[in-house]
Amino acid sequence: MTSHRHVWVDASAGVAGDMLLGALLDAGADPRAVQHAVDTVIPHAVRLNPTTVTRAGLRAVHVDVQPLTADLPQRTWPAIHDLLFRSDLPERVRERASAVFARLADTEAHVHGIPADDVHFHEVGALDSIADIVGVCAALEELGVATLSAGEVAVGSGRVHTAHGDLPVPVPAVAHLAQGWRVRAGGTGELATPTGMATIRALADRCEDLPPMRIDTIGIGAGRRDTPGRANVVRVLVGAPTPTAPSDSPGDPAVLLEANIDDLDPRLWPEILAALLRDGAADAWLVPITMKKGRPAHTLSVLCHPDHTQTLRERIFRDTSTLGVRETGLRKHALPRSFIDVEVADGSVAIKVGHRRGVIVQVMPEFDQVAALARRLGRPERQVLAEASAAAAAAGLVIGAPVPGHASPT
Ligand SMILES: O=C([S-])c1cc(C(=O)S)c[n+]([C@@H]2O[C@H](COP(=O)(O)O)[C@@H](O)[C@H]2O)c1
Ligand code: NI
Repeated sequence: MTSHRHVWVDASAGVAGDMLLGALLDAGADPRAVQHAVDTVIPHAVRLNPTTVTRAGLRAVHVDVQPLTADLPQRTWPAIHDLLFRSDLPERVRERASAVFARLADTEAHVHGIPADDVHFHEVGALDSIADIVGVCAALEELGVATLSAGEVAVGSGRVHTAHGDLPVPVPAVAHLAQGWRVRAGGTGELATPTGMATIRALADRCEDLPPMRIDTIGIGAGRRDTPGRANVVRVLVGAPTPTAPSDSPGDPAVLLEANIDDLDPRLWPEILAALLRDGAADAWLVPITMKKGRPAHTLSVLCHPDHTQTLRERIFRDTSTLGVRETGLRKHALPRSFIDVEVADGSVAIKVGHRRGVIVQVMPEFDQVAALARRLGRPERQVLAEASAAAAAAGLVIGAPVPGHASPT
């Protein structure tokens, strides 16, 4: 299936992992495919049971996550990362699920004052949270969703009982995740959970009211509670973005962290770069330099969203030998992009299509998928890459062509 759709999430009555999963199944994601993706990460551990329910008189889908095992281990963030990366999930599902967990780990680390690698997921790391997060990411893939945005989030008010004891609402994790997003109380009780809020913050590009779009399908997901007079549901509107008139966007805020380092064992660099990316860096790289006193050294550069600055700064101080980190505030202009699958020699490869004002300006096969397919077929990567590029061109994915699936701005 082509994958160029946009989802707008209406969290104006709150958001939780199971609500989002219910909404995406209601919007048409195949429950068997979603169950299969979850089984890929935690085999024979849970069964997803979607049922139709009513909430304050509105029909919605609730997903009950039924444990099939009594083994409910607490897992650290690196352990969950390993589970995800050892599994056979499609690349984008793995990346998205990992981004949500990274966001949760970053938040828990901040709230509890510990390093992200030491975060133990208990309430938010039990099997049902892995099922919710992997399930949501698999359902997005099933629906061919390339981009997400979400509106103002109702977080709730009052107090709630948790594994940390009695907490104010929004709970600390949700309050931390909500920085930079539009929120309001919207009612009593815990309306937004850490998993729901982290999913929005990790996967949605921006906070916006309903954008101009052609709506293909709508899904409504329910939590457990049924509050009279206020439907405890999240809605997803799935469709195609409508190009708007060109504007001079100011770009998105970003931070560049840098350090010049001349005394680190070079064998440590690959894992440091990988850990920085796991912790939420948009990119992390090394440039060879010659420092004062003629010493060969490296500049470590880490580009990130401002929300991740603190975690990444901590990581740099902890894992490298630097005595200082420079920080520069930037603005980043990223082209909107879609992923469109093309058939190539006994497999398929996602083509990343960068576009501007509804017109394709960049077409590139996802190289990890090319490499995986080449390995599976025992063929040279350059042949599979050439075939993927040819298949993309044959599918009309060429520079200057309109982006498939974009509604015209009439
Ligand atoms: O598991 C942890 S560490 C946890 C942290 C916090 C903080 O705000 S800190 C809150 N909670 C509560 O757990 C339940 C389940 O949350 P999900 O995101 O898994 O649905 C919820 O009441 C949270 O407020 C857990
Ligand atoms: Ni916590």
